[in-house]
Amino acid sequence: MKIGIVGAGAIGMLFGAYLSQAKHEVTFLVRDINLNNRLYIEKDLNSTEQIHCNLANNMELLHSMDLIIIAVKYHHLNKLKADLDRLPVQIPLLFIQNGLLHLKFINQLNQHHIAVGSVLHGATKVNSNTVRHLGVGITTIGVYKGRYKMTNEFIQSSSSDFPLEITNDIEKVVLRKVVLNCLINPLTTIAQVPNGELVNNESFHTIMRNIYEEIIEAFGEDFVELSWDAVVLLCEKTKNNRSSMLTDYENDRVMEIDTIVGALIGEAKLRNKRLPILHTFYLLLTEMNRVGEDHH
Ligand SMILES: NC(=O)C1=CN([C@@H]2O[C@H](COP(=O)(O)OP(=O)(O)OC[C@H]3O[C@@H](n4cnc5c(N)ncnc54)[C@H](OP(=O)(O)O)[C@@H]3O)[C@@H](O)[C@H]2O)C=CC1
Ligand SMILES: CC(C)(CO)C(=O)C(=O)O
Repeated sequence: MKIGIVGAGAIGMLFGAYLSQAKHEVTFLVRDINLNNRLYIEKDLNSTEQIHCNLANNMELLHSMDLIIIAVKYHHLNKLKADLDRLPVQIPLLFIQNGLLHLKFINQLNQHHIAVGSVLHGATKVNSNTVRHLGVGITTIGVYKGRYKMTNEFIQSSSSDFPLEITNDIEKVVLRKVVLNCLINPLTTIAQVPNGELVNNESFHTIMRNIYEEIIEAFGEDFVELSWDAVVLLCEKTKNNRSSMLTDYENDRVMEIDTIVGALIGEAKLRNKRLPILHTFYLLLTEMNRVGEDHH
């Protein structure tokens, strides 16, 4: 397949690397065309593999793609809107953001077929050419709009390091992931620790458990469908990763606070519930959210 990826960040490059290894032709839409089109993925300290890909700096060059994956942060989406509106409406799109607010953005698009993915990998971009894969996790994909089914050709790209699965209820999976991100991202950012510390350090473990309990109390166990064991497992599997929110904070970039933390607090409010600990974190993070170069 010819696959376009908008955004050569941590997750965009990770997807590009594995899809290219699965023999797809990958083209990244990037803002800086002077980037080198040799990209590297570090799977562990001893193995670095080169990704074969093309680079484009104009969405029109993606008009012949079989699928376009949107791998930018939530707050980058508005700037892409005009370009997305000009895309042929039959090209399927796959959005892989954390959080909830991108679903509202997707509802405004004219595209006939839109899928949404929830990503449990941990990945960090080390420099403009290199992504480090710091935790293997599953990517769950479901149709959000239209009838597009991910083709076998795409699903067959699944491998042990890049597992893919399909769901019939992507909204539930996205909600479960936003809860995971509310447990991991704010605390790792405020404490400035990698994900594994949330289970290794007793104080962080207790704080995370308290937030977990207030979320379960507000939404009910059945609605969230997330066991404590699954939370611990994600922290362990991505133990060396610095969460995407912490990475943004450390690089003076805008953090995805509203689409992750604000959105879950909003969902609780709709049920007349409060999330006091998470709300405190929300306020702290908002104060920390220094305006970075890409405050869109
Ligand atoms: N990192 C992780 O471990 C995980 C992240 N996620 C989610 O995946 C999504 C992507 O995160 P992540 O990869 O970490 O983010 P990054 O910040 O690493 O990457 C975002 C990329 O998008 C690029 N970009 C922004 N706007 C445009 C544009 N108009 N045209 C082309 N490129 C653009 C940026 O380019 P530039 O370099 O020019 O600024 C940047 O390289 C987020 O929603 C995140 O929450 C989900 C699971 C795990
Ligand atoms: C899966 C996890 C928690 C990996 O760090 C993530 O989604 C993120 O960092 O945003």
